[in-house]
Amino acid sequence: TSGSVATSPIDSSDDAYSIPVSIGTPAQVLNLDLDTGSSDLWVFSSLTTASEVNGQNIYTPSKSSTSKLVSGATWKVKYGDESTSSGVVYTDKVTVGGITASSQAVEVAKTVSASFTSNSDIDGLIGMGFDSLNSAKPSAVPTFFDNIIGNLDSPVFTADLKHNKAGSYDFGVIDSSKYTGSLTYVAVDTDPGYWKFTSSGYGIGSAAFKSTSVVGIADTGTTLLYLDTAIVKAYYATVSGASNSATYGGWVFKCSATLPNFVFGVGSAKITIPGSYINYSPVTTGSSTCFGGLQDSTDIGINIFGDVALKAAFVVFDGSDTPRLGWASK
Ligand SMILES: O=C(CNCc1ccccc1)Nc1scc(-c2ccccc2)c1C(=O)NCc1ccccc1
Repeated sequence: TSGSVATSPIDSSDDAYSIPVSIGTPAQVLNLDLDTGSSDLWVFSSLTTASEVNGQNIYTPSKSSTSKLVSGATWKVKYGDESTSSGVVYTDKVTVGGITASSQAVEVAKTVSASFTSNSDIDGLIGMGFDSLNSAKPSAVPTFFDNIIGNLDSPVFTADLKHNKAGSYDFGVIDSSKYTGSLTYVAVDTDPGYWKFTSSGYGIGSAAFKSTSVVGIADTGTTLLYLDTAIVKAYYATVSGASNSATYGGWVFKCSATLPNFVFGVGSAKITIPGSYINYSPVTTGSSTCFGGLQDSTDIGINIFGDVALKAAFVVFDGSDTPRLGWASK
């Protein structure tokens, strides 16, 4: 089998991208954040503390004839922004892009932190990282990708994210009409469970490309691009008036600034991120100070090729016995 699901940015800053996911019988459709940087499928639910639900769609297991409680199983996730959620585990039928996992572990939230409550556009996450990152106890549960991979024509899913418009995630097929030129594949290190790869270097604007190994993760769930201090400083040195603001917790500049393109290497291929993608958004609504889409990864401890980078490319997440990432321009 193969399938495709449209994915749309949740707001004009492309803060996150959601997909419709059908859960249960009859289908309950929730808008989930497909997240290659984590491995829990968790949802707002009828079990979520009422005061922590604010406009999200919820999954009600008791209304599904195919739901089953996984006795004794619990889960708890915590992300880098200190956001958290936790709860219990059911299995149920889950369909994405026409592909069904008949007994998918659905992690039902009993509690979520404030940043999830305040984001009414996201009803939960569907993790597409490796199972080692899954938080369920006493034992990890497989991701949706892991459950369907054996039925896919090809053991892959692809990401075609776009700026301010709908893109798509495809499963089991590589649609060559979605990219230009050819795909360049790089090896993935699955420890500790991210889609971790080594970029071959970077270029800033029209300056010479710098060949250097940059280890990072391909993370659809992280909004921005986070790289080493030296690269980030070199980039903003070309933006007059840019500064690394303690107030705003990162690099900021005048919203009227013209930002150079940023190129990153994948093998011998080069992916160009338009400078406009790095003019991420005003620090507060209406401000003339803008927050950069390229930020420093020092405090994170890992480089993250988030949506700012991914939306400049067509990316193949190849889950074969030798996992790898394919990159192409588009
Ligand atoms: O956690 C992820 C992927 N999930 C992102 C996500 C989605 C919805 C809601 C919350 C988070 N990616 C990774 S790998 C490593 C980190 C990290 C980031 C900062 C400090 C320590 C670890 C993150 C992560 O938390 N990404 C989201 C994020 C939030 C704030 C700042 C940067 C990145």
